Amino acid sequence: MSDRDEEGILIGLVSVSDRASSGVYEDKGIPALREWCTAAIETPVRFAERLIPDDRYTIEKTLTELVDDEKCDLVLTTGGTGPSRRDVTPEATLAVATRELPGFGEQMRAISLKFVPTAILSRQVGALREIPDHAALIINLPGQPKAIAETLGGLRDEDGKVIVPGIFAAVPYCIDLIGGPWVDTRPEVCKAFRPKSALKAREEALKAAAEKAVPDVPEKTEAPQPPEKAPEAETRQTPPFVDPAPVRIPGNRNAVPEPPASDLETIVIEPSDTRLPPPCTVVWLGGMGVDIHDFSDLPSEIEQLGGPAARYVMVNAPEMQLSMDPANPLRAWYDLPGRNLIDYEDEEGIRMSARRISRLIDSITARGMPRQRIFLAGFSQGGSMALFTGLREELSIAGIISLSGYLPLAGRIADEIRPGGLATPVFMGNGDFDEIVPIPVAQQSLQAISHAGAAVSWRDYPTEHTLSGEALRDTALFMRRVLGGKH
Ligand SMILES: Nc1ncnc2c1ncn2[C@@H]1O[C@H](COP(=O)(O)OP(=O)(O)OP(=O)(O)O)[C@@H](O)[C@H]1O
Ligand SMILES: Nc1nc2c(c(=O)[nH]1)N[C@H]1C(S)=C(S)[C@@H](COP(=O)(O)O)O[C@H]1N2
Repeated sequence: MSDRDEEGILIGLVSVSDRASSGVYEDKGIPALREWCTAAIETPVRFAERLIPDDRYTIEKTLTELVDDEKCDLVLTTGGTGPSRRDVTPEATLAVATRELPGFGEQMRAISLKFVPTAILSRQVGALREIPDHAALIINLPGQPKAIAETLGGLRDEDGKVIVPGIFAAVPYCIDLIGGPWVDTRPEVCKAFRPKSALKAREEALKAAAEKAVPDVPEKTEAPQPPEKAPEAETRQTPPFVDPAPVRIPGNRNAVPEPPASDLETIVIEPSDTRLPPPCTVVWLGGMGVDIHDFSDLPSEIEQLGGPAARYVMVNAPEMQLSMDPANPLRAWYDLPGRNLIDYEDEEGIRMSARRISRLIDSITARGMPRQRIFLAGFSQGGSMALFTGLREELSIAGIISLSGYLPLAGRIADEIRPGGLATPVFMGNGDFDEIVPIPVAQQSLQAISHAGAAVSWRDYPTEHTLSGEALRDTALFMRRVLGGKH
């Protein structure tokens, strides 16, 4: 038995209810979750509990904290899965998830339909959140306190025979597979199912551990012992995010000059392990007035936060004269001639920069990286150019990422979006207190992009105009999600 097995499973219990969290009524969600789990789980179990309102940002933050900081193995939410406007638990769950497990939602609706016809109104999901050193299963349950036992435990007839198995029957094996502790259940409450091979491997692991713990009484004269056997592989499988190669070469992050490929100034930062070709390339566009050399730590930060081991082509904006201070040329993708970002826009400058960036993507493709594995990303004006350029590409790329950016010439996108833009997933992350790209401007961009038909996901953070750790973490997860969790 490993230390993790001895500590037992850590379960996050989250009750999402406007009224219970504001004291209008007493919360029955967490007590019902705790009671059911305590009755059902035989192995050690610990809980981390949160009562929060139906607010998407709070739900996402709570889920990431429970998984990333508290290291919960399983998070059960209750409430906020229905069709009311305030019901956003599934959206928040998917926003922080790396992969969905659709079977959980399907089975819960099937079970609930045996109890109430309104079961189909619940949009509940099951999903994994995987970070480099940990993973958790997150499951949404409906808000009705009685629905908790119904969906987790299923339906039995009068003799106690299971008619429809509850979803918890599949949870212990799922926890095994994502690297969590071994969980045994009490069959009278919920009979967990594991394939025979998993049970056998567990039995052998326990036997080996017991033999190691109680060694045979040593003989006085002993033949030389064979070298001690490495502990049996436990039934718990590989941890999440297996890197393409088993050993990493640290510190191999020297910026090397990009061979001339376009007229833009670039530096290339290779992933820390250079033995395998990188699975994708991120074209990272610098912002206004910054030198991309100052951001050379960014790729490793994103990789450490769970991003793929990508090659980064960091691109400096060209130097230009700006209306605001013509005497001092500055790095910028376009001029800002108006009183604010959008009342008067430098259309010519924006379009010229987009052409240069598009040519750079072509040159990367020409050197062997498929477009489906190229991300176009950037911060501030760089993010804005990523949106403007990526949405106008004829052929799709892996994804577009704009942090603290907005869409220039937003009114034109519906007419100018190209098939590639329509097929490319977009992520926008903006600060609520950003004074340079105010949140209403970013939200108008979001609306314009989504009305134009592109698939855009959005997050806002309680920050100013800055590259926050949370935004980088979401960037890492977006890339993983888009690549399909393969890297
Ligand atoms: N945490 C809770 N504690 C007690 N009862 C709850 C809780 N959550 C929901 N309920 C009950 O289940 C019903 C349906 O749940 P639902 O999640 O749709 O709540 P709601 O109408 O969105 O309101 P709220 O989010 O304020 O709980 C509620 O009207 C309430 O009677
Ligand atoms: N087992 C079970 N599932 C259920 C219910 C229930 O009472 N029991 N209520 C349904 C109803 S009425 C709604 S609106 C949805 C969404 O509930 P939520 O918004 O409280 O999450 O869950 C459905 N699923």
